[in-house]
Amino acid sequence: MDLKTFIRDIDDFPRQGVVFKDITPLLANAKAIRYTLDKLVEMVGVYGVDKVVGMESRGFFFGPLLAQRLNAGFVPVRKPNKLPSEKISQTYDLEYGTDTLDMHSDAILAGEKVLVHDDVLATGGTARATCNLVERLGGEIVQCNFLIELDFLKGRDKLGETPVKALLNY
Ligand SMILES: O=P(O)(O)OC[C@H]1O[C@H](OP(=O)(O)OP(=O)(O)O)[C@H](O)[C@@H]1O
Ligand SMILES: Nc1ncnc2[nH]cnc12
Repeated sequence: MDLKTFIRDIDDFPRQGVVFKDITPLLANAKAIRYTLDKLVEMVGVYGVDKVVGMESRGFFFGPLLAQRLNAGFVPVRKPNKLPSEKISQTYDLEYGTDTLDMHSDAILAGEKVLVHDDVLATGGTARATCNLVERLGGEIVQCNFLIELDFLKGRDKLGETPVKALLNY
């Protein structure tokens, strides 16, 4: 199955000059969802993952499905002021200004093996901040796993030694 046929380019969204990779056609197709999940699981290739960490909001589409297939728990990383219990926060740079992501303080136990999952790796700011949150709680990141990587933005350069894998490259 050619998954790229289920990904739609939207010019100038959310702002002028950005080509947005829209995965909603993929999400609308049962066979494409199943195929994507099978391929994401295959790509992990690591045993003993304890937690899958997914970033709000598009990391929530496949993150919990992936966790279920890996027999792991799922941990949401959320935008500010959404998590109700004790949390840690990480601020990171955007193209203009900064943003913050939160994770519950008890979401990862020291020594747990963690798979970080999101739909798109672009500049890598979101993934870098998420890895920092996991590492601050003592988690061991076994892989950063994406549906799509935008190669020209060189996001993987921000992730250092961490193994980075993507199903589709543009
Ligand atoms: O590599 P980066 O440059 O950090 O960009 C990647 C992030 O951007 C998108 O999320 P967005 O902030 O648009 O939020 P959404 O998932 O709620 O749409 C995408 O889902 C990633 O989380
Ligand atoms: N071009 C893009 N398409 C979809 N999601 C993104 N997140 C960051 N850049 C993106």
